[in-house]
Amino acid sequence: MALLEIKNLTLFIDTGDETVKALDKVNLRLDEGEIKALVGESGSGKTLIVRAILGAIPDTWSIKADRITYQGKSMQDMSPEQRRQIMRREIAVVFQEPASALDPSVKIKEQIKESIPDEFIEKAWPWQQSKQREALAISLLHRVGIKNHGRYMNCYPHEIPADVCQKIMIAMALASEPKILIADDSTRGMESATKTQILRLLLKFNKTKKLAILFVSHDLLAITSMAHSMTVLYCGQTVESGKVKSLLKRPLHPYTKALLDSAPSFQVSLAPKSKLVALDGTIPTLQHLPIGCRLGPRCPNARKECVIVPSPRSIQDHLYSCHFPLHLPKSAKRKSIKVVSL
Ligand SMILES: Nc1ncnc2c1ncn2[C@@H]1O[C@H](COP(=O)(O)OP(=O)(O)OP(=O)(O)O)[C@@H](O)[C@H]1O
Repeated sequence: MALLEIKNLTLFIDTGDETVKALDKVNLRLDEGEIKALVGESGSGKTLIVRAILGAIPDTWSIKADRITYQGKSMQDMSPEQRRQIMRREIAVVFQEPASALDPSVKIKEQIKESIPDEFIEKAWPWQQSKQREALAISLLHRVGIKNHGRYMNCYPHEIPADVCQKIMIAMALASEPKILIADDSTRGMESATKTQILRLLLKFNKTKKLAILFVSHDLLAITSMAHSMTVLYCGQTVESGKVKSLLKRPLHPYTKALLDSAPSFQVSLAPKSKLVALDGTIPTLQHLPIGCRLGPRCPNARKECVIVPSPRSIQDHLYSCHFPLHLPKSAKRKSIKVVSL
């Protein structure tokens, strides 16, 4: 059973003038202890998926999905209180901007203490409980590699460097010992040494605590170094999903190939100063979406069939949504390919 599963998630946004389909039948699966990368260029809908999981949907948005489940239980059928409980204890999120996610008017010490669930505190007098919380807060900071806790505990968020704030956010996210950590572009804009440190930290928790991680990013290099599997999103549609190794070796969707070709680190035979390959055009706005496969107007392989949205297909556990996939093994071409229902 998947730990988290999304099947055919469609999200509509009412912009005032019209209703746009920002996510179109998106599929995502996260297994226990798995690190999954959710990649796609800016505006592809990664954060919208995270918001749909969290249930943080404004009134002007609406969602339709065959399934959004956590440990097999439908999150859509849960009461707001049940969903809040899961988000408080089982699924933690670290956002892009740590400084804005922390409360600017409250000292770090108080914010970390607050993030510790009451169940972790033994029954005692309030002052004793406060001491217990403080000890746990310090041990959380140590676990994320902040050894000199005394330097930061009494600070406000704006007095602390961004990378330390990010580690504090991770410490707070881990306080409830969640099963899933969603890192929404949490290393964006960081210099590479800091980024490596944060990624190592997450990897450590994945290995030692079997923490499943949904790592949202457009930094392919960082993500592929640590993720087991990857889901690629283009303009609100999932285009390909599978083990990182097989996607890197044999991308089936033209968009995944273009994404990899546009990153110098994946171009082994790239001559110095040679141009990187990129798709023509830019990602369309939600107000001007093409019908069918949304990559159509930019896709080098597009044909008339692409005006129909391709169904997800699979070769073993490698899923793709494309009428004219690349690199299909001969055996798969000969046999009819099994259309999976995710
Ligand atoms: N509150 C909103 N109202 C209207 N449109 C929105 C809103 N939030 C997001 N969108 C639109 O939904 C689309 C997907 O946005 P989203 O933030 O999920 O992209 P993303 O892949 O996370 O991008 P980035 O990597 O830059 O964070 C974009 O076209 C964006 O303009």
